[in-house]
Amino acid sequence: MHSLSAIVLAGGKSSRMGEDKALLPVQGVPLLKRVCDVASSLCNLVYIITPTPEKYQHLSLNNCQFVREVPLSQENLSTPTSTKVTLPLPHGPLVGFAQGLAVVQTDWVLLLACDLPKLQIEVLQNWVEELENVPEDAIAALPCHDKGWDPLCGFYPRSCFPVLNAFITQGGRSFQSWLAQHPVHILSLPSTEMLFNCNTPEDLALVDDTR
Ligand SMILES: Nc1nc2c(ncn2[C@@H]2O[C@H](COP(=O)(O)OP(=O)(O)OP(=O)(O)O)[C@@H](O)[C@H]2O)c(=O)[nH]1
Ligand SMILES: [Mg+2]
Repeated sequence: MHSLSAIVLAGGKSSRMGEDKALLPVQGVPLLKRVCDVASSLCNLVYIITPTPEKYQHLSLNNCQFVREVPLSQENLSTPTSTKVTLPLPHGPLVGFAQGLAVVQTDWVLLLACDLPKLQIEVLQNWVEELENVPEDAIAALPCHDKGWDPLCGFYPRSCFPVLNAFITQGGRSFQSWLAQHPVHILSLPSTEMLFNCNTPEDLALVDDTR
């Protein structure tokens, strides 16, 4: 059995939602806490990657450790050395993930967005078992939907860090572009419902009947 930890991303702009969605309650429980509770039922350790841990410290989160996301410095960017550049936050989920993966100690990591209110523990558990069958050269094991891979609800081996870091250093910021360059193992998805993510107030109203 592989060792497994989780990374939960909580660092976007929530621009479509208009306020920090990580803190918005669904059926009384803030989205970030819902996702972290699911992750901690599967993994001993959950890393929350965010530039602002202080915003979430009041949520009673079990088995969770905050990793403060930092701006990308010049060394990590493919810019001429004469140009002084620091990429400001947020720099997107791929870079957030890479900063989290840098501290992971387990063979595999479950990566989750913070805006997934319909995660199903049984499906995730089946996927964990499926990791035994993933070919060694795969950089990820992910569900697929009609628009491509869902990179923010799936698994990555810690060994993908060097290729991820190289992609980012060359200026890559897109999960889909990175995934397209390497073998990815497909995870079977009984229903796309569990990939539903809350991006807008209308999405939130669909999953929270108190609104
Ligand atoms: N740590 C980290 N997480 C991010 C970053 N950008 C997006 N995320 C997370 O990635 C997940 C999916 O992002 P989106 O659903 O697009 O959320 P968003 O970027 O906050 O929202 P929009 O501004 O409306 O696109 C969410 O869990 C976000 O918190 C980032 O720069 N750093
Ligand atoms: Mg989303």
